[in-house]
Amino acid sequence: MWNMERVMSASPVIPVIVIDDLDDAVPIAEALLDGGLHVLEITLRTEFGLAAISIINQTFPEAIIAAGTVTTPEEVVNAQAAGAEFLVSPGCTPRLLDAAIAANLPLLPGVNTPSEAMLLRERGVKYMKFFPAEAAGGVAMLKSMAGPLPELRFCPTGGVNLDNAADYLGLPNVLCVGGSWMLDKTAIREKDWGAVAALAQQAAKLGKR
Ligand SMILES: O=C(O)C(=O)C[C@H](O)[C@H](O)COP(=O)(O)O
Repeated sequence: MWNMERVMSASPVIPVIVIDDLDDAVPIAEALLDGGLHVLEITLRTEFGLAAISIINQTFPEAIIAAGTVTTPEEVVNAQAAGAEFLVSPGCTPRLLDAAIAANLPLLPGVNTPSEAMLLRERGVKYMKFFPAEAAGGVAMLKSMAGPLPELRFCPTGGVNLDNAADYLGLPNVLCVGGSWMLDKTAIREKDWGAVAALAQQAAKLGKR
């Protein structure tokens, strides 16, 4: 079992994967792993999410797989059954947190205000997704949160890309960032897995400063 600190420290970048064609699941995961990204978030945004988690989990046991866009207790149960090792959510509710605790699965819940972060801290949560990072104030907002809430650690996601990722990774309260920029839509449509691997490699070179 991975705890959240280990998961978030395992890779500077967590690719956020949306599977539109189940046949793409294995080659996309392979390209990301080849590029050096081994923590993979597979969203439940499409009907193929759970099946993709299952097939990637079976094909690449070395990958650390998160289910993303987990918003309901039912999805917690389904993601665990599919083989997800941790969960990522754009926000959080008491029921969702209770379900993750009951399943004994680490959850990275989304927040973007001090009050949301404080409510989760009251429940013992220290690691959070900062979402949607750019729209919610970006680097400046996280810097402001570090003053009153210095013990919290974030994975900013939403609008993060190769140009701004290093700024986030330079913050003391950021352990990693999440993003979809390495999953170039044209490359995926053209099944240009080498291009995805190259983008992943570029992302994997980003590190904590
Ligand atoms: O699906 C979810 O659970 C989300 O919370 C949204 C994703 O994290 C972002 O869509 C990734 O952001 P981009 O890198 O801007 O594409």
